[in-house]
Amino acid sequence: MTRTFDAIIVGAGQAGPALANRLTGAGKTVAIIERHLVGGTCVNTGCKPTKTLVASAYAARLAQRGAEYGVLTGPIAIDMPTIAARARKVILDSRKGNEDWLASMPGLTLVRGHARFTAPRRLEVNGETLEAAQVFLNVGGRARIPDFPGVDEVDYLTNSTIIPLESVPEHLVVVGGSYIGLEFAQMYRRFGAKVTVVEQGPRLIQREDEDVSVEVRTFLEAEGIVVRTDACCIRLAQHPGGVAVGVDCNEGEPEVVGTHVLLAVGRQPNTDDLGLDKAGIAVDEHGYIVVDDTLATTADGVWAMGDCNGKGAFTHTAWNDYEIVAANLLDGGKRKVSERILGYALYVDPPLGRVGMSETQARKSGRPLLVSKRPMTRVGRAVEKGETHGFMKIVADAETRKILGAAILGTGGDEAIHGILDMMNADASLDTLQWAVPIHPTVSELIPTVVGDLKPA
Ligand SMILES: Cc1cc2nc3c(=O)[nH]c(=O)nc-3n(C[C@H](O)[C@H](O)[C@H](O)COP(=O)(O)OP(=O)(O)OC[C@H]3O[C@@H](n4cnc5c(N)ncnc54)[C@H](O)[C@@H]3O)c2cc1C
Ligand SMILES: NC(=O)c1ccc[n+]([C@@H]2O[C@H](COP(=O)([O-])OP(=O)(O)OC[C@H]3O[C@@H](n4cnc5c(N)ncnc54)[C@H](O)[C@@H]3O)[C@@H](O)[C@H]2O)c1
Repeated sequence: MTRTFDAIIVGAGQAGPALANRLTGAGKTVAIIERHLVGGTCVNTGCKPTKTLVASAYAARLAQRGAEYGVLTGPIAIDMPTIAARARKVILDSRKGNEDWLASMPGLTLVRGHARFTAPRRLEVNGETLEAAQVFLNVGGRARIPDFPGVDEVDYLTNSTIIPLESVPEHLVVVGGSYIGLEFAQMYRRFGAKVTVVEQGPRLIQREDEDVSVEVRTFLEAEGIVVRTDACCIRLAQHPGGVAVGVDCNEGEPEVVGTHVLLAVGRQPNTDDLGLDKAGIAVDEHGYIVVDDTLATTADGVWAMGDCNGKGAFTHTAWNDYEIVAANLLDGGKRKVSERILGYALYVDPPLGRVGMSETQARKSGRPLLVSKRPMTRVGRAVEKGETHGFMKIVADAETRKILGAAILGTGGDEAIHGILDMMNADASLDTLQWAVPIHPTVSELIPTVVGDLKPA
């Protein structure tokens, strides 16, 4: 049997449901196909549960530091089942919200199952054929599991399996020193685990400037996290004490034994079992769906949104992909993904808020630069809160007097960065800030000061 719709969406993650809402609102019949959990990665195994756990870890840290603030508590204990239950509630509430939203859309059919193309714009799900004039792929990604020697012989955790843990590992070894690895490393250290981060590169979060990597490493080590960089030939083996992780670093012990190992070495797009070859849809060498500036794939009438197109790896970039597709197809827009100014945050504590180019990227561009940096020890709000790790840094083009990028690594950095993100989106020059009156005491109030301190560099 074949069912025909105006549009088919594969994946009910971040972009799919929002696009379904717009398409059904325009009177179209739409099938949305989901093989696992509505809400996808962010809701079920990504942003939402991790930031809920990060909040518990922050509470633990504040409690541990209570005496510094003159707040005397009794012995601090971690109630992991309650922590896990908090995250579970956030997941379930959010998933239900998404399911209810889908159920409220007239003309929408939610099909549960794994979709695979059998021909252009024709997909098979559970033995049934669905076809449509327009197909939108929002299939996301999953944890990449490299073929480390021994990986099949040991139990390892990924972002999906670590979230429901109801006990604190004695010693968590985190392989991968970037977003996922560092957020879990710090949170579990705060829950009381011994934590070792093993990173193959010479420094943590290598996409960032070196001063950012160094500062993050400094405050993580200050909390007792052991960081092993330059790890090569990673191998895993069963050990009476848990799992032995061979690191072969240039210095230090050649092996780390942990009770648990988390693999956080990147993501892989869910495009390997989608029958893309049957539909003329090209992928790149990493499996990401090739798209143009409007997110159209190489096949007529097929678009790809979110993590699977390799243009972004965040919830807000997936959402923005939906906005671009909807604006162009339904509102007569001419929006392009290349116009997006990328911002993001890393939720270690204190967080890193980022927008635009790093200083390293700006230097590579060869333009004349202005750079300004201010330590958080000279930001009143940070001093008052007793959270003075980090710095604010702005990089601007000396000729156009426009901001090229910024990093706010410090308390409230994930929020304060939006002042700069908005300036960049407004295409405002440095001088625009001159007469703004920021609120005292905030981290953001120092942005005009940092701009005022910009010097040729
Ligand atoms: C631990 C972790 C923390 C994160 N934290 C943040 C954060 O703080 N901020 C942030 O911006 N981003 C964060 N991210 C990234 C964010 O979760 C993703 O960028 C976002 O979820 C991508 O959305 P998406 O719609 O592209 O894909 P997904 O949310 O992955 O959704 C894809 C959906 O498609 C379904 N699917 C796949 N293949 C098929 C098929 N063949 N048939 C049917 N259905 C299919 C899947 O089951 C899934 O539900 C985090 C990610 C992780 C792993
Ligand atoms: N705060 C956020 O917005 C947030 C949080 C978590 C995840 N995410 C998203 O999830 C994606 C995946 O995050 P991630 O941290 O898994 O991937 P990543 O690609 O950011 O980092 C992977 C890290 O693992 C290291 N690595 C790779 N192979 C290794 C090996 N063999 N041995 C040791 N180290 C190795 C890399 O050098 C790198 O530092 C990110 O791109 C991000 O967009 C976002």
